[in-house]
Amino acid sequence: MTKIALFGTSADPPTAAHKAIMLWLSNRYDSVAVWASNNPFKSHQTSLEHRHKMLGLLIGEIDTPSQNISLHEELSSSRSLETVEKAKEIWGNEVEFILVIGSDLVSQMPRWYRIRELLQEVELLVVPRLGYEINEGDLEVLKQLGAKVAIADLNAPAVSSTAYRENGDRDALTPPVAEYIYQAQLYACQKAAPSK
Ligand SMILES: Nc1ncnc2c1ncn2[C@@H]1O[C@H](COP(=O)(O)OP(=O)(O)OP(=O)(O)O)[C@@H](O)[C@H]1O
Ligand SMILES: O=C(O)c1ccc[n+]([C@@H]2O[C@H](COP(=O)([O-])O)[C@@H](O)[C@H]2O)c1
Repeated sequence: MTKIALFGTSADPPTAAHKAIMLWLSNRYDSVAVWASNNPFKSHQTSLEHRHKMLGLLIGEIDTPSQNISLHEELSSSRSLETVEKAKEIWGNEVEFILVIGSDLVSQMPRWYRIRELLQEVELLVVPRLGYEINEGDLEVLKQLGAKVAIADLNAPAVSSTAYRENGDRDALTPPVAEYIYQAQLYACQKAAPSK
């Protein structure tokens, strides 16, 4: 059966870690669908329109033979269950959806919108994240809610959007995204020209 990886991100801004995750997924799944969305547990600094543009640039940097990563703005929702309903409208029911999350979200996920229904619709793939060890107890809670969980064997760079927003961590960004931020004058505290 066709396997479609679903990877949603706040993308505020999208980072080198998101790029590494997308590349890894593209080598393992038939298609990788990516979108930017709001997260009901966070506030965001930049419009969804800018975040989608930056995500598009990041995807454009990834050179995969299969060219199977695509931006799907229409999947954007703060509720992943609604995203999956939209994905079913696009790809139908005869595909497998793999919902991709970093390990920082494992303990929070039981509080997501209609989580039992969501976990019926997807398989979960957890990407390990430095500083967020995957806790067996947290995984067990998800399994009790119906999750089918796999862990990705991927070491994504230990960067975060927060580290860029709050401390200007340039390692978090790729050059095209840094250039976009500079040109659009986003993230007011980070207005220095990007390093080439
Ligand atoms: N360095 C990373 N390693 C593993 N997973 C990551 C990493 N960065 C982001 N992710 C995962 O990618 C998805 C989107 O991440 P998100 O856009 O929230 O990035 P973030 O850096 O955590 O942002 P913020 O710092 O604003 O919370 C989430 O599932 C998150 O857990
Ligand atoms: O469905 C929910 O209740 C829910 C709660 C929090 C986060 N999500 C989704 O999880 C994805 C990753 O969120 P984030 O903020 O870590 O990038 C993104 O697509 C969010 O919309 C979904």
